[in-house]
Amino acid sequence: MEGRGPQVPRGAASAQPPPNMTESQRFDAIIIGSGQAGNPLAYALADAGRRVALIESRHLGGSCINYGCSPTKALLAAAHRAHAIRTAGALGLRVAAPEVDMPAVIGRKNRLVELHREGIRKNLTLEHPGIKVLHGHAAFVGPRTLMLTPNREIEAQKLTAPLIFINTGTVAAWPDIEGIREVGALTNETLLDLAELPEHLIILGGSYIGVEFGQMYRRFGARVTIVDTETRIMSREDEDVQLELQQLLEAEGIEFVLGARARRVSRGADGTLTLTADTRQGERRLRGSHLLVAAGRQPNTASLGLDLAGIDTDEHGYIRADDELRTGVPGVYALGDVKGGPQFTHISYDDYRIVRDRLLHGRRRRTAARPVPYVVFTEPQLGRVGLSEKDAAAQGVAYRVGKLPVYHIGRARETEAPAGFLKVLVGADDRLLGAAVLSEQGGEIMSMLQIAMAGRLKYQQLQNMVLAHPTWAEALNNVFAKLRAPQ
Ligand SMILES: Cc1cc2nc3c(=O)[nH]c(=O)nc-3n(C[C@H](O)[C@H](O)[C@H](O)COP(=O)(O)OP(=O)(O)OC[C@H]3O[C@@H](n4cnc5c(N)ncnc54)[C@H](O)[C@@H]3O)c2cc1C
Ligand SMILES: NC(=O)c1ccc[n+]([C@@H]2O[C@H](COP(=O)([O-])OP(=O)(O)OC[C@H]3O[C@@H](n4cnc5c(N)ncnc54)[C@H](O)[C@@H]3O)[C@@H](O)[C@H]2O)c1
Repeated sequence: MEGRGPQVPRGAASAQPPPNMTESQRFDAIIIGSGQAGNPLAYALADAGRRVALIESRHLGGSCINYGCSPTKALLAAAHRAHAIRTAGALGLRVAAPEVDMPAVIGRKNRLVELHREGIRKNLTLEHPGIKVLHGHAAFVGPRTLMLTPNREIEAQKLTAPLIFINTGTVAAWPDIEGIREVGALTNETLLDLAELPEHLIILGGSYIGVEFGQMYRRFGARVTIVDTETRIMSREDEDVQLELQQLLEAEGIEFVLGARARRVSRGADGTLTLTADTRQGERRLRGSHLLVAAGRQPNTASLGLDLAGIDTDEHGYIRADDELRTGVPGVYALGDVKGGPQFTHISYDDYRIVRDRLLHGRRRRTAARPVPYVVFTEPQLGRVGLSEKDAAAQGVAYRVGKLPVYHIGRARETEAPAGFLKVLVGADDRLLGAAVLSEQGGEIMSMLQIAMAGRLKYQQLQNMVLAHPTWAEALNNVFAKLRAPQ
């Protein structure tokens, strides 16, 4: 694989520009998509003296900033605070029930998104004169040539570069359900701008997006029903994690209709939506006011002209790239969600690091060797890293498992946050294989375990480490006392 992509020196352009192209349309590198890999890569290449074009068809910052991580976590913060106020009685406080002002909640979220977008705009344009930001849709017309159709009424133009980086991300996938396109169903993008509180939100899909939005809207005061074709939510997780999270959400009043195949959606004259689904108990008709489609993603590759460049995709349209992110076409790389695999901001960002190190620092690293931590930002959070029990069994890895209910942690009792459990998997060499932390601060606790894994600590070192009292971290002393063979 060595040398599949050119490592182009500063200012050099190996591809011959097509006839009739001016010098200004040639760049050292072109990045398609202002996502979590595209922006930092543009900064790094420009800092190294390269002439870079960054093409974005919508908002700078991509999904995470505009329709994903940041806006959802901003709204979740409001929802979780509303819940904390509602449940403050448990700590001996008498407070009035919170009134959720949806336009104000959405307005705060919008201001945060604007702030992020503006920061990226300034960084790309003012602070990096070597980057030319072009607003429009890019599509390949040859292996290293793109046609840019600008958003404004100016002529399309051809751009060429010896290095092209595809960071075009994904959008919500629409399941094949009769009527779904006609009833005004919402996606993560449109729900984020809804300035009214749904009376009853039906959510198709009980995974990351479904559970985060589900708990958010329940805590804002909507009735919420989550429908999934699988018989358990969060299908990648171990069964104990799935069931505990489902029970916690049910305790807040969220209804689940699982193992359900939705067939049809319609909207009545009074505006009520009806979702008809086949379940094990027979046909169910769910009536609601709003429908959110959170049933997976599809890559933004259909209109990229990949066939004209000879770039391969899999059967779902994701770009095939090797574990150094090279497509089959020399000089063309695919980064972030568009290449398939785990879809997280930190993974896309690490894709940037892999490409940067290879092209600018001559250092090679592969996607296969990296950890894939993630956090589901429900309350309690689910922090995950390394192997689950399911993974260990599938890979034939021997392990012991330790499980500690959160209510055993002093901090949890003091702060009235006793829900969930910590689960750790330990290998034959006494080192951590993975962890699932369903707990208040679950993401932070998981990250401590991830650092211990990276440092190759043995579990006894964590079990006997002096940790400050009373912190959530003290759970790391106690969970390993529970180690046993898996059942
Ligand atoms: C609701 C939601 C919540 C999420 N929450 C989290 C979270 O908490 N933590 C986490 O780690 N991940 C989260 N994710 C996932 C995360 O947003 C993505 O993994 C991350 O944004 C990586 O995206 P990317 O770099 O692949 O590209 P993106 O950020 O998707 O950017 C791609 C860009 O390319 C542009 N583009 C596409 N086609 C073209 C074209 N032909 N020409 C020009 N431009 C084009 C698009 O307009 C877009 O701006 C969430 C996702 C969603 C939907
Ligand atoms: N906190 C986070 O890190 C975070 C938050 C949100 C999203 N994300 C990322 O976004 C990506 C997309 O998330 P997602 O939850 O949309 O997708 P997903 O692929 O994780 O889950 C889709 C769910 O929809 C269900 N489904 C599919 N078709 C259905 C149908 N017709 N009817 C009912 N259910 C159906 C599936 O069984 C599955 O449970 C994830 O891969 C994740 O990495 C991350």
